[in-house]
Amino acid sequence: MAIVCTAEATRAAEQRWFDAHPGRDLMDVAAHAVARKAQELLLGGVVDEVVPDWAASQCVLVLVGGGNNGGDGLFAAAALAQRGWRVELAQVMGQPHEAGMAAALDAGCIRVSLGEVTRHSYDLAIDAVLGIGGRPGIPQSLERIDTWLRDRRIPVLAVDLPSGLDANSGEVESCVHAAHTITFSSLKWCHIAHPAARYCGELEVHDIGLDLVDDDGESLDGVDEYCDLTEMASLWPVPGALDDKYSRGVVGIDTGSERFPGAAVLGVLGALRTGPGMVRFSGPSAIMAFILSRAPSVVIGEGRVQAWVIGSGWGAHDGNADRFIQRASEGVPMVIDADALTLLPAELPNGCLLTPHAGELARMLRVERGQVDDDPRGWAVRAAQRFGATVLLKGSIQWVARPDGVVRAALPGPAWTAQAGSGDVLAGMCGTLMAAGLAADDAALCAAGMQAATAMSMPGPYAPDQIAELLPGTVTTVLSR
Ligand SMILES: NC(=O)C1=CN([C@@H]2O[C@H](COP(=O)(O)OP(=O)(O)OC[C@H]3O[C@@H](n4cnc5c(N)ncnc54)[C@H](O)[C@@H]3O)[C@@H](O)[C@H]2O)[C@@H](O)CC1
Repeated sequence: MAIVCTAEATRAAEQRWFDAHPGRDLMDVAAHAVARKAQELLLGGVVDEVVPDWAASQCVLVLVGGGNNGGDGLFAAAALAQRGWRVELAQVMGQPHEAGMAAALDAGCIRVSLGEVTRHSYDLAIDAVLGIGGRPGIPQSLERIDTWLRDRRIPVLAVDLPSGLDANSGEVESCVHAAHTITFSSLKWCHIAHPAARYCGELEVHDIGLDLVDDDGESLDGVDEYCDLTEMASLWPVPGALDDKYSRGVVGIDTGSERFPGAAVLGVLGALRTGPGMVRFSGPSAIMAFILSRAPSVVIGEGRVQAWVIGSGWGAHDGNADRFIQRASEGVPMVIDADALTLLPAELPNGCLLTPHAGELARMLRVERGQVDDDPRGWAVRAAQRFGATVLLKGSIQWVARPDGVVRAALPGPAWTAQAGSGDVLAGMCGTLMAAGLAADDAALCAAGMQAATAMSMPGPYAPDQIAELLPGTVTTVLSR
């Protein structure tokens, strides 16, 4: 279980800590973690209490901002100078944290102007300009230094997050390019959501002792769980020595129409590349030959399945409601996508998964699309409770909400997957995982996360069927981590 937090939740947790520990401070703990990480990077991975003499020949640049992030940087600078490193401080914006600057100067750090920075040479730069209090974007002066550091391949260690990122989203205006980021207590959205995540480099979370729960043990608002690669690997169904195609799971696909045969192909490809025992296609007979030409291992026609995928590419047809009811009557879990989402019968089989995007969810709930866009997590939870099924709300952050109120996020991916057909592939993937026995929420988290991880590994204009072709490679990589 991985945790991701908003800036507001972090501040609330910090306030709770201060209330419980009057007169004590957290900056010292954070700064020492930064200094220790810097030392590890400077000494090539070794963290030893005895710093070698040659460390004195290394120079660290600390870029300082006017808030507490700058304070972290200044106290870290002091700790590094005390241990023998030459440390230069460049104030990028605001007034320096007073006690932090005094400690750094006392320890022998040297102040340099922004103009001087590019005339010197450094082994490591620490970005302590903006943290969770930063508004998106950095001034041109910092952009210039960032470019200079990259040109000279001087690694940057960001404190909490690379300056310029918005802690709560994946959005990027301009920001520092970090090779490493050390953050405190838990990851923030910018560390995992794209494109911001690409600027964070290697991530380390340092526990500074904050509690992310309230007095009743409930998570603070803005603290969420997301399914990371480790959890995906532990959930992903791997066939055992005695498995056969039926025990691995047969996924039934009843999608597509003469008008939209491609949706059926994409669902079939998503299902096949996720590792089912068998994919059975029971959609319109007019498109069966087309399906077979793209996926010869698919079994055509009716028969037993452990999960159905329905709705993608159905289009508007009078027979859709009957088609839905026929599949629902079989009593196996269903992935209900696209055109089937507005035809939900009063009762669904246990363990179903609804896979709307924001527009579809708004139509299902008869609310404005903007309301869903403003609070996707909240509306996913409401929809799951209202329809009595798990909801995977597609979008930049993909929320998976269960009818019992539990909600988690899937590993986010780049926006390259925001294209027609991605949802069809995703529905097929979910179907295979549910046919293999995963609960609807775990299936949704694994499928959405694996599709995201695949797009992340090859960011570019890959069509949904190409992403589907790349899935097995991603699964192999994730499982062998
Ligand atoms: N909240 C916590 O739990 C802890 C926070 N700590 C540190 O404190 C940081 C947060 O400190 P602050 O709240 O002081 O926030 P920051 O240090 O991130 O920045 C706030 C200051 O920068 C200015 N500013 C923000 N965006 C700007 C922009 N784009 N251009 C110019 N000026 C801008 C603000 O007006 C404000 O003066 C964390 O990121 C972390 O490094 C740690 O010391 C330990 C614990």
